[in-house]
Amino acid sequence: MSATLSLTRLARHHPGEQHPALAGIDLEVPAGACTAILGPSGSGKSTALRLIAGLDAPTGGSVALDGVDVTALPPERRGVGMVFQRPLLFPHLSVIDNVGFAARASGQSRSASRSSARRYLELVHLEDLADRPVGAISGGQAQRVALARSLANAPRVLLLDEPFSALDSVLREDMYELVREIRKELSPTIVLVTHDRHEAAVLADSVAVLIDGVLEHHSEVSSAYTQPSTRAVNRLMGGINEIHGHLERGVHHSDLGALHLPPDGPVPDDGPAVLLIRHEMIRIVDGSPDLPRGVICGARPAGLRSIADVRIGSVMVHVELPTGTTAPVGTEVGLEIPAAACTAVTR
Ligand SMILES: Nc1ncnc2c1ncn2[C@@H]1O[C@H](COP(=O)(O)OP(=O)(O)OP(=O)(O)O)[C@@H](O)[C@H]1O
Repeated sequence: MSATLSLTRLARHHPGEQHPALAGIDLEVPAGACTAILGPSGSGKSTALRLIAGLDAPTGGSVALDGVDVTALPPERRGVGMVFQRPLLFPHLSVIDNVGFAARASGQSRSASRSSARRYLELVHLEDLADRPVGAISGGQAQRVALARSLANAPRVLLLDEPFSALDSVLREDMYELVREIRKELSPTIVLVTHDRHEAAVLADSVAVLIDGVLEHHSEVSSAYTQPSTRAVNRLMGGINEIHGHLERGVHHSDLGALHLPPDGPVPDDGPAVLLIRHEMIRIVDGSPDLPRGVICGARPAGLRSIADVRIGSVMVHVELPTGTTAPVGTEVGLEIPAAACTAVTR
């Protein structure tokens, strides 16, 4: 049974350190939902997971499951499971006995623990390897065993600490599919720590961004792309357009002209503000004198597509071009910039 996870002003300040590893964060993950914690190295992601799991004690704040404070409970009494970057399996046990380990340790017979473990091995599509020693399986399979072992404890919250980062990209996509199946089948509440916005986008319902121990952003995935709270969040979400200017009553003024912010989005106070524009949502067009006009001064490949650099006055706008289109340097073009591609931030 999954639980709603609530972190309230959760903090960890290591003795002797100038800055806290986690500076008092508030975060709620509804029962059955998946939140990805994204952030640069050292931003406090693993610290947050360790505090939720009870592997480390906070210096402030609390962790609650379904409204019940579990901050003082030891890890084994929280109903929280954790999967790490490395599978950390018991090397002397077979695949199925790794998965059934907790049941066996709690006093179940070998056959009872194996029969419940088999269900979880089926869930991760490893039933055929049940009797193999774990030394004779691949890294991807070992990570599936670690996932099955964690699920076999019926966690109310499942914590995934960069569990796929050591796998190659094909295996990683397989694991994403597996996590989607597990969510459909068991609906655990999941907190996934990752460096990878693609991973966050394909697996999670919401994205929480930690920068230097501070939760700078939490929203559903699509708004993390289009309405990041700060420039640092924008960059982590792959945003490449930052236009300095001035905000006046929801309209941003710069060499790009006057651009309206979306009426349903956040609007900072009037004053200096940086306009963030998603490059994938800008269209290069020929006509319309009303649109901002500029000159293409460079282009670079980005997979199937390419990114064109368009200079308008003192401003450079980066635009993702549709597959198969080119942007000859020196061409004068207009830019169609939908309000939904824009947000303004003050830091
Ligand atoms: N035991 C400790 N004593 C002192 N400082 C610590 C300790 N553990 C972590 N830190 C510091 O806390 C900060 C956050 O570390 P944490 O491991 O949570 O970051 P992270 O975002 O998970 O990083 P990465 O992505 O590299 O794993 C870092 O500055 C780290 O050096």
